[in-house]
Amino acid sequence: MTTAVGKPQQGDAHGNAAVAARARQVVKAYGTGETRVVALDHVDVDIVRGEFTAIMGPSGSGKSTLMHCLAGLDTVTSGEIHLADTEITGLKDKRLTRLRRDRVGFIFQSFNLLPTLNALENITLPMDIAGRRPDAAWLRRVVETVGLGDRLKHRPTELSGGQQQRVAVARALAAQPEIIFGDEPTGNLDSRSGAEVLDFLRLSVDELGQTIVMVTHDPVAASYADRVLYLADGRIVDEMRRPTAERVLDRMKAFDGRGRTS
Ligand SMILES: Nc1ncnc2c1ncn2[C@@H]1O[C@H](COP(=O)(O)OP(=O)(O)OP(=O)(O)O)[C@@H](O)[C@H]1O
Repeated sequence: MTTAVGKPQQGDAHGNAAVAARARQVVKAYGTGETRVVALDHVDVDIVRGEFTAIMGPSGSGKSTLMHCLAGLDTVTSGEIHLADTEITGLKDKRLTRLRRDRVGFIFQSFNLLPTLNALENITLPMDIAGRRPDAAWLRRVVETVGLGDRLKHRPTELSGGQQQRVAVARALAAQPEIIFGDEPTGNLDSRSGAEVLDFLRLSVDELGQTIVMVTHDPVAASYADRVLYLADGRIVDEMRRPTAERVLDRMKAFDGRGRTS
């Protein structure tokens, strides 16, 4: 398949991997005094451009909080978050909203498609609202990659859960965001539909050069990633490259309930 759409640059002239998002000494605390909860405890992380990163860890370890802070959906208590070269910590609401709209894509557990629009209309909706014209070659490529063929004219209720979530991923991809965040994107799907979506996410990284960060509890879902980050008690305690479901499961078993090695 030929296309005019190239992969984004993987690094600079010195071979350093380009960083899509960066957290430095990020602390996120909720509440005060005795009810204070430290959800993120001095987290440092680089999300590499063109990679698929999974975030894992026990319930309450800070996965969603980290994702929300990296995506500019939540403020930090201290520390810095950068999206490429832009420091987003400290941006005023209006600029942050615009930055999220123009540079970040989201995929949620519940697909959030509009029932009255067909699949293709759902894919282009955010760009229509933003008054942006989708790059035609890119949109064609995304639509080819989503692999829904003649179902693009179907409404969400006429699609399976896996197909609906693929539409939601295509919608996130259409605007060519620098980074896509997914919060348990396969959490509501059976294993076959989940595999469809994960295959598509993997393909969008390999073929379209997309950067993806996904929170998941599922070792099989994590095995589609290039890199798995493990959180425990608000800290990154481990990471794994080229994961397999078996290795991820073994690593999870080696941790006790709070994520520490037993
Ligand atoms: N709005 C909030 N107010 C108070 N505490 C919060 C708030 N949001 C999260 N927390 C706390 O911060 C910690 C981290 O929560 P977070 O949702 O990030 O964990 P998680 O790893 O995503 O959990 P899960 O896997 O259960 O979704 C938890 O102790 C949680 O109770």
